Amino acid sequence: MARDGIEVGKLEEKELKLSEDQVSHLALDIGGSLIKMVYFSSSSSCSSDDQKNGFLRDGTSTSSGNLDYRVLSGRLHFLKFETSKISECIKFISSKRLQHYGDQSDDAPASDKHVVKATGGGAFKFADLFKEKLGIILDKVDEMSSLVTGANFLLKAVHNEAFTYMDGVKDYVQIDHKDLYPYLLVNVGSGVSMIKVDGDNKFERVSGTSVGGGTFWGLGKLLTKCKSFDELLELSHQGNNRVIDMLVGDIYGGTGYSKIGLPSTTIASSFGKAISENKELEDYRAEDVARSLLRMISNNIGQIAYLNALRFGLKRIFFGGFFIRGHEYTMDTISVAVHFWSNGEAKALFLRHEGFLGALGAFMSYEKKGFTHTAHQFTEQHSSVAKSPPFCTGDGFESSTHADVKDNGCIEFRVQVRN
Ligand SMILES: Nc1ncnc2c1ncn2[C@@H]1O[C@H](COP(=O)(O)OP(=O)(O)OP(=O)(O)O)[C@@H](O)[C@H]1O
Ligand SMILES: CC(C)(CO)[C@@H](O)C(=O)NCCC(=O)O
Repeated sequence: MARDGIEVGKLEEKELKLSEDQVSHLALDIGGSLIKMVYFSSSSSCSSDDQKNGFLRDGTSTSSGNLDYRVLSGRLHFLKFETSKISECIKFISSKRLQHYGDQSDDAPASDKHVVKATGGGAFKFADLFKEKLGIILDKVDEMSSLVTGANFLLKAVHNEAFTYMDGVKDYVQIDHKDLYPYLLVNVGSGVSMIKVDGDNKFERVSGTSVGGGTFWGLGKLLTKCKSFDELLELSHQGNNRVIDMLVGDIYGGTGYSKIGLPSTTIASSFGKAISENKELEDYRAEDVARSLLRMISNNIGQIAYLNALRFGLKRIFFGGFFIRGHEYTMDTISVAVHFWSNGEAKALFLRHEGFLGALGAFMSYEKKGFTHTAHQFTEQHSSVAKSPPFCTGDGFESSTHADVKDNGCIEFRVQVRN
């Protein structure tokens, strides 16, 4: 399945046509590499049926007989576009009339309907462009805060959101809401941010590294001539990193350095073999280069993440950002790095909606009558989440084995909205 952002846009089209008039609350995360878009479409807005069905059973107001809440059944839609092709994103928004879907609360002033929550550096960089082309005013939401809000929402509200991946085995992890904090959130976008999360809106960005997804894609493009990120990722599947990486065994004459715990197969120096071999770049297979590069960057991120977890005594490290792409080798390399350096004490966890944390966080920041409250209700009462929480194979979620996987990139749920 194509993973390109525009393809996802196309996949979503059908969905959008069906519910065009009920779309609301568009939010954007405009990053260095990708633009992420989230919007809500309500398939129905009801109270009595759902009340009968027990969906409001936990609502304090409703249980006292005073119907302060109504239930919105709907979907969160996820799309992404390459930032370098921002005009395609603008075209998409325009063709679907999404620019009218800022704050859709009944009591929001008309002017707010064109105010769209946006996070990421592009919310600053492209503010004028969005105003000029779409008449949208981007209401900037802090990037780190959005990442944390998005991650907390997913971890509390969405069943089977987090999983471990090691040695080809994927295990979903049930998160105990009362035992979620503290954790380290590592967002691997173009660059990498490492955030210690202590609660809702309680966080500190404790570290970061410029060696991230942009490095993999940028260097990979130069070294392999690949035309797309997916091509580079695909290529790495077929490669063998040992052709280019210098292993401990290469240095120690075939044996390991057991005294300090280094087997002969451990990479001593990424790309190190290129020093001694009298070869040009063209003499190496592009797939081997792609493999070494992916391994080098993933391993480095895993190691730095662990060191930061160690600094603060954190046992759980959640990795998000679109560099991950649910890609097995990437996740495996990160997991092995965390496992190795922590002697098995710390765990790398991945998120099914990995790249959408910031966009979800921006979405949650619609305040009037809205989704902050809704998200709260939703998380507090996630027993009322639609029975088949859902996901999302459309883009990056292919590795899911969930029985209710959908192919349109949506989360289905019911939310309570304050009247
Ligand atoms: N289709 C794609 N095109 C480009 N990069 C992709 C694609 N899919 C995944 N990636 C990877 O995802 C990274 C971007 O991830 P993400 O969208 O989370 O970050 P960002 O918001 O663009 O960056 P930052 O937060 O640093 O501004 C890219 O640098 C690349 O490694
Ligand atoms: C600059 C941001 C926050 C933009 O998303 C990101 O790309 C990042 O965290 N880069 C790493 C910067 C550093 O801490 O070295």
